[in-house]
Amino acid sequence: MKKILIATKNEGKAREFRAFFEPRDFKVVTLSELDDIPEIIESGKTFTENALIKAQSLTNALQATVVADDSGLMVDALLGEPGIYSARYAGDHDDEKNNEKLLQKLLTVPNGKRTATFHTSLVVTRVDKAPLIVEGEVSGEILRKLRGRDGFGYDPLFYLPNLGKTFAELTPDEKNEISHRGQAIKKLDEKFDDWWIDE
Ligand SMILES: O=P(O)(O)OP(=O)(O)OP(=O)(O)OC[C@H]1O[C@@H](n2cnc3c(O)ncnc32)[C@H](O)[C@@H]1O
Ligand SMILES: [Mg+2]
Repeated sequence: MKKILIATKNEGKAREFRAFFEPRDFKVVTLSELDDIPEIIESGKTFTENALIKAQSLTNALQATVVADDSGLMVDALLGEPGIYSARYAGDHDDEKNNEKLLQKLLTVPNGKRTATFHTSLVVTRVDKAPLIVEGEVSGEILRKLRGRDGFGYDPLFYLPNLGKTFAELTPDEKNEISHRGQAIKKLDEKFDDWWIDE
């Protein structure tokens, strides 16, 4: 059977990728199920470089097909911060502290200038191929206080003017329909089958 390793321990992400690969007859494993994972240093300067580093180094070490993604939030008034540093913006991987820091940084930024973009770079690697790379983005605004209980990370601050809701006020399906990761997975859907069979 075909097999793919999802380069994450994040269960939410793993679920989305399972829903993509299992109907294509892949056995899906995640990093949580492996014992000896090589240490990966995400030393890239862009989301795509980091996703490539994650996927390709696991493919090289394990001779496996791997999918990795790297995502984050870019805030215009902060010149793209926190960007590739989104997970550890406030020092350690703590969503509450990250959101608090973002609110502080934007305290004096007026409504209308609080625009932001979520980005995902998604990379699939296989031993005998050049990587498949797709990206997805969604635009919104950063609120002045948290709203909603679903999602994770910056979701309670990320407001979609068209919907009148934050990402944390959407169901997982509603969020996937429009999110940066959802967009990237749609592009993967357009390209993956050809990439897989192409010699
Ligand atoms: O590298 P892995 O193990 O997959 O996990 P990660 O936490 O680094 O995951 P990402 O690179 O995808 O995302 C980095 C940070 O960006 C934020 N983020 C990414 N996608 C998000 C989303 O859909 N909603 C809210 N915040 C998100 C969140 O703070 C993440 O910790
Ligand atoms: Mg990351």
